Amino acid sequence: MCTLGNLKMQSFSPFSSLYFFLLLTTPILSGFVITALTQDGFCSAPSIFDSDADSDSSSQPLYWKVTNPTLSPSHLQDLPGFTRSVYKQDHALITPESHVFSPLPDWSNTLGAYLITPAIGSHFVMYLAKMQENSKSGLPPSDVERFIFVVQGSVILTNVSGNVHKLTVDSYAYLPLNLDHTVEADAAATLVVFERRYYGLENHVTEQIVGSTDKQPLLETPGEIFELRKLLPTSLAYDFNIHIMDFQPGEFLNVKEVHYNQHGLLLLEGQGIYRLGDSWYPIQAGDAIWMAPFVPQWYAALGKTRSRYLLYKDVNRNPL
Ligand SMILES: NC(=O)N[C@H](N)C(=O)O
Ligand SMILES: [Mn+2]
Repeated sequence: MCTLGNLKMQSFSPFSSLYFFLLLTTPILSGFVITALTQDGFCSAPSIFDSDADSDSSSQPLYWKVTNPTLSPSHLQDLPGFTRSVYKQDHALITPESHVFSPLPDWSNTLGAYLITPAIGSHFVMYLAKMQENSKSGLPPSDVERFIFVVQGSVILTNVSGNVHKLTVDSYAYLPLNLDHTVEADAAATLVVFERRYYGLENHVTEQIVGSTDKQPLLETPGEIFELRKLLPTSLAYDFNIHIMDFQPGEFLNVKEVHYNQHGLLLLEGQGIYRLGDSWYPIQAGDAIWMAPFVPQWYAALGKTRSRYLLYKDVNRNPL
């Protein structure tokens, strides 16, 4: 039996005239009916009017929407063939319903989804690593540097000198090329990983870095209103940086950027509109974006909560 206010409807057949009257006469009322029916627990159609979606966010762990996106396939009733993902010559949007996980080469008990690879035109890879119970990382190929950022769970990082660090959500590590290390998890954990062949400069060397976003200072952003943190040193030794950019709802990039640098982006929190070239995309936490050099790019944060994204950017090298 489904309950609608004081109205109790026994054997609520979809062919009953009351049902048709309510459902077809006013779209608003029909939304209300569907909500009431699904909340009663008897009718099983998933509600697309889920007002709880954001209201209980405060009780959830940090970045939980990356692994539990609002518009998951179940919210879209798993529409056959539906995806927001887009693949174009100078950008790509890769949304969670198109992630394809398979065992990561050299890692144990870990599934990976490569979201950006050189096949798309990038000089770096960006992937999600879903570590399971008793899992362990493999090493990147020789001369490749690695950056890991924890979006769910926790991992233990150990390097060749025996230094051990526990990395929890919002923590990260940079591992210089050819540095022997392991990342281990004894329970489920999700990492976003960036790797690229290091572009060395004479007399400059990088070092292992371990940190957490909330310990990084806010940096000046002249002409912009978003909040910016950089997770790596800005010194010449580092050939890329990872930016954490925060926008309150309604805030947007002032510069309609076009630049030589490449980007790999993961939206950690919030919702908004990303402009890439001549296309405008609604995006939400969990979405990943590839931006080729010179693709026009712009973001406006919408929704009710802060937008935060993590952004790979190659820096400090002459593009020639
Ligand atoms: N798309 C971006 O957010 N780009 C950055 N503002 C950047 O290039 O630093
Ligand atoms: Mn940019």
